[in-house]
Order: sequence, then structure tokens, then C-alpha cells
Amino acid sequence: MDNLIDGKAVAAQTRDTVAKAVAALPITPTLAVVLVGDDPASQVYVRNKIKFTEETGMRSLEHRLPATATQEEVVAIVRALNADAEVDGILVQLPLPDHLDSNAVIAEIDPSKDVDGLTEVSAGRLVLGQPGLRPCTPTGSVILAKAALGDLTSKHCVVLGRSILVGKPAALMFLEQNCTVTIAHSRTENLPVVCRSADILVAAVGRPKMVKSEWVKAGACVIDIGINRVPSVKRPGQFRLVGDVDYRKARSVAGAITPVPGGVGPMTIACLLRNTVLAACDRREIDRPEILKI
Ligand SMILES: Nc1nc2c(c(=O)[nH]1)N[C@@H](CN(C=O)c1ccc(C(=O)N[C@@H](CCC(=O)O)C(=O)O)cc1)CN2
Repeated sequence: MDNLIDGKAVAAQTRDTVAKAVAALPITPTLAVVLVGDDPASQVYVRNKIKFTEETGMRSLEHRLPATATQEEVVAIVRALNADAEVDGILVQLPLPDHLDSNAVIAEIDPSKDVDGLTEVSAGRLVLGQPGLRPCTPTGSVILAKAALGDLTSKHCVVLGRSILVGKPAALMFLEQNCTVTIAHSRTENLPVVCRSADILVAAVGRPKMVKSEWVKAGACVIDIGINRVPSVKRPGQFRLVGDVDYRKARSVAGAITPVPGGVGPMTIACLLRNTVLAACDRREIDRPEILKI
């Protein structure tokens, strides 16, 4: 059954489009990445962010701080990057070590360089329907849904999850695509019934395989944002990645579905690159490249 939405392939296409947009610009956008501590997954993500930034023709700067870094030290780096006219985008890799206040660090980022779309200004622009920098994972989810369905106008989109980082912005971004949006969550009554009413079901709850195949309407498009590490049965002592959807069974019901891994995850980095170009254009009063429109 060919109903898999290939996030790796769409991410590669998105990076190609970003590279074309960069090649046509009169400037070279610069992304600064801040990594605090030595979380192994964060190190991999940051390595890939830097690699793809450079592969798409942009410049990257990397700032690494030890896990013992103080709030003041992290904030000082962000402030220095805010003041550096060469820097177009600032990304602070999350999660930060527990003793640091992530919200306070994010609040320091100059909104014009907020390529993660996480500052209050970016969130406010999204709510108000104003142009701005949208969060990367929700953007990737919209691009994948469009890759499967084309125009999303009038589709009923159910977003399962209401986190500030993913669920809420995803709901608003599907609304921007003229979907009729329902936000569902752990206290929603008849959750399976609500989910089964969706043309597009976006799962962002962070609970492994919570969404069962019976929750999926026949032919629906399922976007699984969950990336959960669970113990591997085949390889004791090791972990494997699963989404929020029971993929194997849901795949036989859905019209289109993203896998985990290989679905929304790779789009997160591709959309970060896209945001870096958009931030560079906005800051330098260059029109946003038409080919980067969603
Ligand atoms: N500042 C940010 N921090 C974090 C973000 C973010 O968007 N901004 N998101 C995640 C981590 N993340 C990017 O930073 C990210 C997560 C997952 C993937 C990805 O491609 N996942 C693969 C599987 C990779 C694996 O084997 O572990 C997949 O799903 O196929 C890319 C980026 C939290 N922090």
C-alpha cells in the first residue's frame, strides 16, 4: 500500500528549494546555533543543523557551552548574537540542562532572528495572522499534509495535543491553510470519536502509540509528530523510536500517514533552514523568495 508520506524525501526536496533560494539571494544568510551540555540526541540534531545549513549554501556559527553553564552565560551569548549584524538566525537547542530557565533564554532572542518561531512576538504574529517566523515542526507538518492532499481548504483537521511548542501552533497553522480545526486533548470527551471525525489527524501528545487504528477515519491523512523512545523488544537494553500513532495498524486505514522515524522529524531541520532564509530576507528588506511559499 503506497500511502506512506516520506518525510525524508520531502525534507530533501525542501532543502533543495532552500538551496535554490539561497543561490538567488544577494547575501549569504547566517545561522547561529547554541548548544549547552552534552545530551547525545541534541548533539546529533545540532550536527545535522550545521551540516545542512552549509550544504544549502548558508553560513553557520556554533556556540557550545558546558552543562554547568550559568543562566547569565547563556543569556550573554544570545545577547552577543542579537547584536551581531552578520547573524540572521539564532537557535538555542532544547532541552537546556534542568538548572537553566529555557523560557527566559528564549525571551532574550531578538524576534527578527527567532528561526525557531518560539518567542512571544513570533507566537503573537501567528495568532494575529501576521507574517512572521513559524515554529519548525508545525511548519513541517503542514508541508507534509499538503504533499499528500494538495490544497487543505475546508478539511477538518483535529490536532491532538495542546503544547505551546507543537499542538497550539500546529492548530493555528492548519487554520491558516483554511482548515476547520479542532484541538483535542486528554480531557476531551469521546476522544476516539473526535479523532475519527478528522480528514487530517495531527497527533502531538508524546504518548507512544496512543492513537489506535479505530481512531482514524478511512482515508484520513495522519501526521504523527510524536517521537518517543521505547525499550526494544528485539534488542534488550536498546531503544527504538515510535510515534504517537499505532502506525502498523493505522496504516491500513489511513489514506496517507507519516512514519516515525522518517516523517515529521526530518522536516523540522528543513524548516529551520527555510526560516533562516526568511529571517535573512525580512531583516535585510529583501522580498521573501516565492519558491519558499507554502
Ligand atoms: N531549539 C529546538 N530544539 C528542539 C527542537 C526544535 O525544533 N528546536 N526539536 C526537537 C529536536 N529536533 C530538532 O532540534 C529534531 C528532532 C528529531 C529530528 C529527526 O529527524 N528525527 C528522526 C529520528 C532521529 C533519531 O534517530 O533520533 C526522525 O524522526 O526520523 C530532527 C530534529 C527538540 N529540540
